[in-house]
Amino acid sequence: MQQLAIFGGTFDPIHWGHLLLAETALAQLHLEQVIWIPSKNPPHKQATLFEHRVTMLQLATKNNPAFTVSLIERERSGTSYAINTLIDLSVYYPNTHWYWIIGLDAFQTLPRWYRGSELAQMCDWLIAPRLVGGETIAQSEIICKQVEQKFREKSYTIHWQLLHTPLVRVSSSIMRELCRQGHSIHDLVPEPVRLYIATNNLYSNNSE
Ligand SMILES: Nc1ncnc2c1ncn2[C@@H]1O[C@H](COP(=O)(O)OP(=O)(O)OP(=O)(O)O)[C@@H](O)[C@H]1O
Ligand SMILES: O=C(O)c1ccc[n+]([C@@H]2O[C@H](COP(=O)([O-])O)[C@@H](O)[C@H]2O)c1
Repeated sequence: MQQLAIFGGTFDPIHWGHLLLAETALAQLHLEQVIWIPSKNPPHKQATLFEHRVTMLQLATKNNPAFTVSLIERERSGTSYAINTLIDLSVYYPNTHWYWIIGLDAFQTLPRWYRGSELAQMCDWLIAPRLVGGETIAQSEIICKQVEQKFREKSYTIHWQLLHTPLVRVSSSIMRELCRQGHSIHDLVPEPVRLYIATNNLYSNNSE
């Protein structure tokens, strides 16, 4: 059985933090591939045009043969729910043990996702520590256990482990804000992504 990870996100834009998570997951779990899933219509966020986000993902991941960008959410209309993505992907990748790469902030919201309890059991969760309220990496584990407990109270068992990454204080919102203020994001995103943002005038005060 092959071992694959899904890495879903808005990626608006992709940054080095995302790439570090995916590289760590590949190495830590000895995965065959990480499948990056840009969310087309995220249930909880406004996002830049899907095609821009996809192109930036493709530019950032093209040098790693273990990375695939899947456009599976482009095929579906309406809100992009994660459970539908995993169900659809399972058709293309049968006989697979699935992992899902996720930051601690997003993992905390999993109990509220559409059919979250069902989805939570369909894959193993690879959680990247992230500051959600000033806590340390050690406290990340406690937060994960609290999420696990919420599922246990509803008689659902979930499997998770922390990714061995340091706390990385970058986010797409920081990138967008830096661009809006006219600051450089050099070193915070891969160079082709920085150039794409500049060429297409994304995230500036004048962009749409
Ligand atoms: N620096 C980081 N450390 C840990 N996890 C991260 C980090 N950046 C993103 N993630 C995780 O990657 C996934 C996709 O994130 P997303 O594309 O929304 O980026 P983001 O930086 O969180 O965006 P935004 O700032 O717009 O909310 C989520 O599970 C998120 O928690
Ligand atoms: O399916 C849901 O209800 C749901 C609700 C919130 C987030 N998600 C998924 O969580 C992943 C990370 O989301 P984000 O906002 O951090 O880009 C992405 O794959 C989303 O599809 C999914």
